[in-house]
Amino acid sequence: MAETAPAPPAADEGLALHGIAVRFGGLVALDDVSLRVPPGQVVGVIGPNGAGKTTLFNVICGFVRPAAGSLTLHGRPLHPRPDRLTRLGIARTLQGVGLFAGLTVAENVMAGATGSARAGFLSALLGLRRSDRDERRLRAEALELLDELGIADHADAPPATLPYGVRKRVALARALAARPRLLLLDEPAGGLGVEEIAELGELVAGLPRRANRQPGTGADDPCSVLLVEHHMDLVMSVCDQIVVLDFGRVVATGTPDQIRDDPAVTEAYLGVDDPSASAEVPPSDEDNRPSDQRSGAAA
Ligand SMILES: Nc1ncnc2c1ncn2[C@@H]1O[C@H](COP(=O)(O)OP(=O)(O)OP(=O)(O)O)[C@@H](O)[C@H]1O
Repeated sequence: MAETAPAPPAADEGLALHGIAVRFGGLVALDDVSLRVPPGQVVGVIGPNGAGKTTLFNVICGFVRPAAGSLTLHGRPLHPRPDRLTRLGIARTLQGVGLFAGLTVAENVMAGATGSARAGFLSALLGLRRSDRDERRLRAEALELLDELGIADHADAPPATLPYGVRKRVALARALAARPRLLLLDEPAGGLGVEEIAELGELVAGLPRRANRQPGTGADDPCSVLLVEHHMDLVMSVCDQIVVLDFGRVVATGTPDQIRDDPAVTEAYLGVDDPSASAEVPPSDEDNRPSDQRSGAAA
């Protein structure tokens, strides 16, 4: 019997930004930025240094309030606050790793899931049975996640004793422990070697398809991913859609193939209209990006 194709997501499903503007004093960091992250897709945000990527990420996390524009999540107005993201089904990893130094790897991952624990702070404080049950469940789930990410051997280690690449995976496991419907990744490839970036690419590309069982409903919701990243090869290989920012404005949106061929993207990265003139554009001393990232959009 032929399989029925899954219904396409409704137009308002997922995260959407509508005409977002952010100013820092007289500086316009984001100007009329609109984009969508549909369920089950990986959407990348790229752009040269100072383009507004981190500001965009901070708007979605609620660290920065836009001067104009609005956000919606599944068609409803979204007024994000960093401490309420988990409740909205949103998880994030930040630049760097940001793990709790006093906790083991497994405990760090469990901390990411505490929003789904049924027992509250009081019952945990009083050592009640339900809290023990929650604790055992959270630990089992944390170990499963660590296993999925290939780092189960490190479950009882303090994060500080581990290589940077492993710590980044722990941070990803902690974000996934919240069973997000939307995962925000801020420069996950930063500080990783070529091989680690390739492995990360496989992980990120698989995120929308992994089982993401929601507590209560038991339904497997697809997880969408917003990836803010400098590393062009990673973005090109894992994203369904890419949004290119330059000077706070969206200069291109499309599939990796469309972005690769878009002259506006070449211009944003190289500051020239004609890619053939790129060899004459000297890299700036202040631009510390590796050369593959400066020219990657045109590659
Ligand atoms: N808190 C702030 N106060 C003042 N200006 C800011 C602030 N945060 C960012 N900016 C400015 O806003 C612009 C966009 O910065 P943003 O960090 O979002 O860019 P980016 O694309 O993430 O850059 P990078 O790739 O270098 O991290 C830049 O000109 C930056 O100097």
